[in-house]
Amino acid sequence: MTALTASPAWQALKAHSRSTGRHHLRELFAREPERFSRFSLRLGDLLLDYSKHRITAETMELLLELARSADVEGWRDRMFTGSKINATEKRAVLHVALRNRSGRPILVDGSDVMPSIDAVLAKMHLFSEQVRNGAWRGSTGETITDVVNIGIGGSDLGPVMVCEALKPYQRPDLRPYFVSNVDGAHLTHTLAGLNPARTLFIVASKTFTTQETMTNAASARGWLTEALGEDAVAKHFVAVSTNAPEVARFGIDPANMFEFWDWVGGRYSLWSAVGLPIVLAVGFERFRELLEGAHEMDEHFQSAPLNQNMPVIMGLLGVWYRNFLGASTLALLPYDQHLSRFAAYFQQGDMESNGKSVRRDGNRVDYATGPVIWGEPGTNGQHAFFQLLHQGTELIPADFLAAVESQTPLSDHHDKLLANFLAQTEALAFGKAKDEVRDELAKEGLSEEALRTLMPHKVFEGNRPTTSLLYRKLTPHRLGSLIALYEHKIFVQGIIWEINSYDQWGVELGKELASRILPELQTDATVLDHDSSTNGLIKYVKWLRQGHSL
Ligand SMILES: O=P(O)(O)OC[C@H]1O[C@](O)(CO)[C@@H](O)[C@@H]1O
Repeated sequence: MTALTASPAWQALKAHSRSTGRHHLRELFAREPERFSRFSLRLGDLLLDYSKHRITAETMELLLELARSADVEGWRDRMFTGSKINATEKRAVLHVALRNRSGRPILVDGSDVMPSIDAVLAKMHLFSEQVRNGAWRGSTGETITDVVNIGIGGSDLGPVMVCEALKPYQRPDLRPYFVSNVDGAHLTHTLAGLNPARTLFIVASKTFTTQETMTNAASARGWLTEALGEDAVAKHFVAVSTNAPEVARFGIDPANMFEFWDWVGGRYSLWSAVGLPIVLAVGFERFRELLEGAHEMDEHFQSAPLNQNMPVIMGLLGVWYRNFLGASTLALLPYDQHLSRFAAYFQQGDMESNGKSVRRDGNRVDYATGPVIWGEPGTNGQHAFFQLLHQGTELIPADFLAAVESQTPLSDHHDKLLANFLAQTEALAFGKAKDEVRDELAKEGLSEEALRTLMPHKVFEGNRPTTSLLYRKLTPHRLGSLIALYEHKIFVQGIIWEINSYDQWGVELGKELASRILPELQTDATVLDHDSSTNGLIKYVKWLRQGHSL
């Protein structure tokens, strides 16, 4: 046993899970009519309702004890003050500095990082104004109408998700596009309708060495220079990176580089210059509001007592299901078409952060860590995978998110959307008991035999836990606070699991092997130095390429 699983807090939760964890939500609500007020929190117009979880006051007390014994508050303070909590990479973890609106300095290695953050923000502001008001011209003197961000993972998913979320704030005459996949189809289809003279490329890569991004960037450069010549690059390419020498080697003027720093993790970087496509799409003021919303959540996370702290509560609920009730996934279900990429974004945010099996001390965990994150917007999910949520054999906790006011009102669409949101969380929690089903079927006049056969299929066990996040409107401010909420939830869980949420060594092996296999694919020589499956697959690729037919 590790010290964590042997700890009194862990053991107490284990014992508790055998009793309370098995109680039905119907029973819990019947026993405690005031559950909603007891188990909900507010921050401005953001409401977090966690009453539809398999918890009691005692469960929460035990979970809070686990957080205290893991020293979540101490680690949180170390993160906010620039300690190198990413020990395997010897780096501070300071995405919170990027949205620090408090005026307080934040020190890394004794120097305040705020002046450089403010300088890059000022540069982004100026540049975005120039592009948006037409002062920045392409090489032929035309204004920019299309911005193509080339990046992948953290250098793509955040801006994609936020640009989609803030679509109502975008201007129709400056359109953002995103190319991430090294599959040539992505770049080809994106560029198909674009005019090189009016297109601006942002090459976003923390390292500026990522194969997919550099390949797409080189092809995009070829597309541009073929149409406009080499000199056009200066007016049509900018870079976002921590790696100035590589940016210069690619041929982008360092004056057109927007810097960020190694203490910004890729999947936490949308607040940095990686957010440039967002700034271009919605304007700097909206981006500032996004930062302010995140800062509001940062302040809440730092100052609210643990039992009223949204990220702490959400993190603990995740630990409860993952480690004590056996859930292995978490569904993120925004009832908001604008949040259609929210689950995809936090797939990286959560799974790259907490998909670890080695503890900070180098020993293996003897407990489960990060869950599989997945999801789609409602109501679409209802007509796809909700059957399994309602009646499948897996326990799948789910987060429901919705705005009370639509950004794009259309007759009674939004009421219908909200009605579905409310209905689903109610149905998942309380289900439909045998007696109810029997009464309904009896009213239909079914024979006793037919009734017996059909009844089990129509019963909804319920007891499926959900969190509801409701807010007035999906403004940039509210979006910022929601993203920060999930970031800090991931942090809390990483601390409890004693893992480093800020490295990602697990992605390296595949990259190494891909660069070894690439030249093997590009020669005719027979490849024999892999396992028989990989050798066989490589051979088959070559065989089909040589024009053999089946
Ligand atoms: O911004 P970069 O350096 O191109 O990296 C892109 C992504 O690749 C990863 O390193 C994973 O392969 C992510 O952590 C990162 O967000």
